[in-house]
Amino acid sequence: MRQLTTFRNQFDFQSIRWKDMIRWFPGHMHKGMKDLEQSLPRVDGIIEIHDARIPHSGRNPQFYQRLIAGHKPHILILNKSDMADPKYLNKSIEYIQTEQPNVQVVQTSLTTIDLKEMTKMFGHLLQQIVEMPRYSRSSKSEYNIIVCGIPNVGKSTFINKLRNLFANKSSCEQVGANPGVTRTMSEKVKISNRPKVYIRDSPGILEPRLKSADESFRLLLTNSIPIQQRQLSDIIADYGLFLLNKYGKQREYMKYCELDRPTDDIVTLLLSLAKIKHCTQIYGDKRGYDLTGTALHFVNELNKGTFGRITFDQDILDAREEGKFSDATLFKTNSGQMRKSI
Ligand SMILES: Nc1nc2c(ncn2[C@@H]2O[C@H](COP(=O)(O)OP(=O)(O)OP(=O)(O)O)[C@@H](O)[C@H]2O)c(=O)[nH]1
Repeated sequence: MRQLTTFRNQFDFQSIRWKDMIRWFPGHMHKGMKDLEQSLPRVDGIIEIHDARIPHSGRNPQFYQRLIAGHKPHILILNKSDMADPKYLNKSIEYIQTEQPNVQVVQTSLTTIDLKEMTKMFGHLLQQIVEMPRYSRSSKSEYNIIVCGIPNVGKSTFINKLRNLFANKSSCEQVGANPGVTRTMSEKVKISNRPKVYIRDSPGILEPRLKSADESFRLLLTNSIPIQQRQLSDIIADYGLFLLNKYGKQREYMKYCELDRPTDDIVTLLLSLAKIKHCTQIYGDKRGYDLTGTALHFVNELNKGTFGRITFDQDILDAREEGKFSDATLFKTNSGQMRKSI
C-alpha cells in the first residue's frame, strides 16, 4: 500500500479503457438535439443552465453559437453555486465571458435562492430577452423561452421555481437526483401574463463526443453522466481523490474518512471509510469490505459537497488566469500534449 507524502501531479488514464466504460449519448439525447434545433425558429431566447463547479467541462459554446447564430439572447445560469468554491465563482463568469462575450452569465443556487432573489433574477433575465430586437418574430406579442443544458444541472428545478413564482402552481416538472430525468421537450408553460411569456424545458444534452478523459470524469463526478458500471466507481473515486489533493482539500476527506494524514492511495481511503460505514459484502463464505460500494458512496458524498465546496475545473481557471493557455487548449493528456477540449 502506498503511503505518500507527495501527491500525483497527473492522473493515469492510460491504463483504463474509460471510453468503453462510459455511455453518455443515449438515443433520447440525439432526438433532444434535433427537437431543440427544430424549435429554435419559434424561440425568443435561450436560458442555458450549467453546473458552476464545471464552467468549462461539458459546455459546448459552438453548439449554441450555431443554434442561435448570435441573433437571440443567450443567458447562462451557473447553478449549484452553493457547492462551487466561492473563490472561483467570479473567475468562472469571467472565463465564460471572455470566451463568449455575447452571453449574459449569472450564478445562483436554485436550492437556496429565496422568492425575492428569484423574482429579481428572473426579472433581469426577462428584461434581456424582451429588450433584444425580435427580427422576424416581431409581429407576435408573446415570448417563448427555452431552457437547456447538460443533464442534472437543475433545468427542471428552475422551471418549477418559476411556476411557483409566477403561476402559483405546485411543482409539476420531475426533479431527479439522477441524470436524464427529462427525456423529451416539455409542453410550454405560461409563466408571465404581461408580457406573455412561455417557457419550455428540454432534455439534458451532451456533445456526442467528449474530448478528454478529464472532462468525462468531471461530468461523472458531478453526476451529469451516470455511473453505469459499478466497477468504474473505484476509478472515479480515485480521480475524485486526485482532484481533492490537487486543490488542497485534504482536511474534509480526512475528517470524514477518519484518516490521520492525507493520502494519495484510494484503497487506504476506501478501507478506512468502509470500516466506518460498515460497508461489507459476502465473498464466497466470508464477509469482506465492499470497496466498490464504498467508492460509490465516496463519489456521491463528493458530489453532494460533503468534502467542501469545490470547483472541479479550478485548474483550467487558474491556467487561464496565469496566461498559460492562449486558446482553448486546456486539458493535458497523458502523452503530455495539450489537447483542444471544446
Ligand atoms: N446543491 C444543489 N442542488 C441542486 C441545485 N439545483 C438543482 N439541484 C439538484 O440537482 C438535481 C438535478 O436537478 P434537476 O432539476 O432534475 O436537473 P435537470 O437539469 O432537469 O436534469 P435532467 O432531467 O437530467 O436534464 C436534483 O437533485 C436537484 O435537487 C442547486 O442549486 N444546488
